[in-house]
Amino acid sequence: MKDVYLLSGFLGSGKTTLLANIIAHFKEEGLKPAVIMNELGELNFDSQAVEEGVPLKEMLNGCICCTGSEKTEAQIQSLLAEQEFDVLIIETTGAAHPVEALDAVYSPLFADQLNIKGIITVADSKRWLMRHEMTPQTRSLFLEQIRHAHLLLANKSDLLSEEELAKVTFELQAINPHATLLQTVNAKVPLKMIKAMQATVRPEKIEKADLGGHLHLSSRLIDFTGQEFTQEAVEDWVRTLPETVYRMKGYIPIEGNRKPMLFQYAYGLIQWMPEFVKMDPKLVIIGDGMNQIDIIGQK
Ligand SMILES: Nc1nc2c(ncn2[C@@H]2O[C@H](COP(=O)(O)OP(=O)(O)OP(=O)(O)O)[C@@H](O)[C@H]2O)c(=O)[nH]1
Repeated sequence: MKDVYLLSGFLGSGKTTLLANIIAHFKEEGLKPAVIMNELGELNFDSQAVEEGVPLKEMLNGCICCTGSEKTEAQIQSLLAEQEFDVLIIETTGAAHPVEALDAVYSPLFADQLNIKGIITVADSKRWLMRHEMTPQTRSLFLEQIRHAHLLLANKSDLLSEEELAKVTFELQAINPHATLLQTVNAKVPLKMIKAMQATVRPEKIEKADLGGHLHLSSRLIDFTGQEFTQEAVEDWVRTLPETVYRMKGYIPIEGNRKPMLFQYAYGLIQWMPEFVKMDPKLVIIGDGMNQIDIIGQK
């Protein structure tokens, strides 16, 4: 299993600085990182932050959540096929919505090979204090990036007074009480904290999870091997799910079909497509509190 980290945060908040730090940390540990970078422009200036010898895929002129997850899937697949690496770090553009970015990396195609550790959001503390000057759309994206972080950095803390810093910390933690929050300068984070992240709920973890806790953006991988359903039964099950299930995608074995069908769910809408290749019957579910939902065909 290769660990995957997503870096989120506004333009200029310190994501690239964080990326360079994380790469250095992993290398010190003898681990080989690979990087996927998203840039909105034609040219990626930030790629200079990635040292030579680190496998790098750049997604120019596109953003992980807008160009569609197929592109990201293709990049991850080619990295897996062509490169040796232990950890994958994905830097999203400042304009990426964290849930959509996460969605792009969760693919049933390589769910067995990747362990999604979660989202690190770098928040510019100074800009947080000035958020009232932002447009409502920008401010709402800023909030979403904070809300869905697993590890949250109140960066550029050197630019604030003690009092301002206390205010920022209090406000950020109130928006996302689940994330580990850290005040940082130049996005310096101990590797221990990065490694402690865990966004993917694995079956062995589910049994141990205490009910009521862990209400946080996570994913769950379901294996339907040896099972079969009708489309109606699956849709009935979907209707029982809480609104905190944001996204599902994968391949579900359907009675009368020789190959599992492609199943997509987003914001209340279900889509089925016949699949002509025999895919593994696996489904990825993304949402809050994923260890607490009932799965069709499972007790
Ligand atoms: N004062 C101060 N400056 C910082 C800190 N962290 C990063 N910076 C500076 O802020 C600027 C932006 O940092 P980057 O790491 O490039 O930010 P980014 O989020 O990757 O920016 P984009 O590539 O535009 O998305 C750089 O000039 C950094 O040196 C910090 O903690 N304090």
